[in-house]
Amino acid sequence: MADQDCNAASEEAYLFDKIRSVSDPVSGQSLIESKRLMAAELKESNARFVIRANGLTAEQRTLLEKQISDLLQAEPSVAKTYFTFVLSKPKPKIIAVASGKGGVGKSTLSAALALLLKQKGRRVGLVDADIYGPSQALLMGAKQQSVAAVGDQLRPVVTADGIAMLSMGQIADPNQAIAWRGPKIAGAFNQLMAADWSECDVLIVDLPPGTGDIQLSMVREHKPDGVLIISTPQDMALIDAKRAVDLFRKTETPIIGLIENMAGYQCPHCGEISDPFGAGGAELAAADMGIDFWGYIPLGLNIRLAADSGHLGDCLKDSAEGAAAAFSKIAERLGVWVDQQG
Ligand SMILES: Nc1ncnc2c1ncn2[C@@H]1O[C@H](COP(=O)(O)OP(=O)(O)OP(=O)(O)O)[C@@H](O)[C@H]1O
Repeated sequence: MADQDCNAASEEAYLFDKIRSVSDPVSGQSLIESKRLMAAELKESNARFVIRANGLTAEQRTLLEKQISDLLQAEPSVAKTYFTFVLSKPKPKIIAVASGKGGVGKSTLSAALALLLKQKGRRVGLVDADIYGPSQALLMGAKQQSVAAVGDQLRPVVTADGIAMLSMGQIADPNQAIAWRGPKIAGAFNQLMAADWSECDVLIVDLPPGTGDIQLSMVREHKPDGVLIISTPQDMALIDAKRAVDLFRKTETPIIGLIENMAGYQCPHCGEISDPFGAGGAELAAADMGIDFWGYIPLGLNIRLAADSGHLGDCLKDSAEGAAAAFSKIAERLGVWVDQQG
């Protein structure tokens, strides 16, 4: 740290210490614990405080100014005290969608949840964190929408369904392989996450399969509020799903639940239901691991066709039965879960 930075840090620590006894009028915690006090500096005997104004009434602001000024009055190094109140941008609830294995329906589930939550009136963002194999631009019918930036910060694209989204599929040339090593991949992911998502209440993050660099960046740097795990019922997929659960448990990331996809297929000719990937495996695995089971999604030809043509939203509106109804039930439950997080 340069000398100048050292001085600024110690001045800030000095000021923080002097006003330690002042409580946040909203939470009752100290201003530092509640992160109400954002910054402080002492220059030429002028103390300046930057305070987060969210949730404060005009009277509470005045009271805070008075409490802090009174405490600093006796300090010989402080002649005047100044305050700046700023409104910090709200942060959406971050829901990661993960699986161990690829091809089990993680991107379809992420897109369906984004669309259904939006249809229920929420402000939804969607990050396609599958940097090597992005599919959300296709799923959301947003392949032609290019991404703009303000300075270094990317601006989410708003799809025809009203979802704010970012995907490498809108940034990289679709005919060129993305052959990056771990740190560069994590950097690209972090840039997607660092876009301005403050207009969203919920941010769905479609993770790539596995337990690699992006999953680690996700849990360490972006701390999702919860993760939904999806698997097909067969052992091969469930073994990898258990690895994903283990990673999220070790990093203390809340696991919302496990979903079984591609559970049962109804023959369009004779109506007979068959189970090409087995049935019930994910429910048993969820019970075994002590996590909530969030339901079955059957195979639906309409889902596959709508997803491939970027019309998943329309297909989900007709949600009386089959896969669309199953997605709808999960989205409903997720809405309740989000509200319970406060
Ligand atoms: N319930 C379902 N019914 C019919 N088709 C489905 C269903 N779920 C997913 N699919 C189809 O299965 C294929 C794989 O799904 P998807 O791309 O969502 O998987 P993924 O886990 O995200 O794969 P990857 O990790 O490789 O990106 C897609 O063609 C999708 O349309």
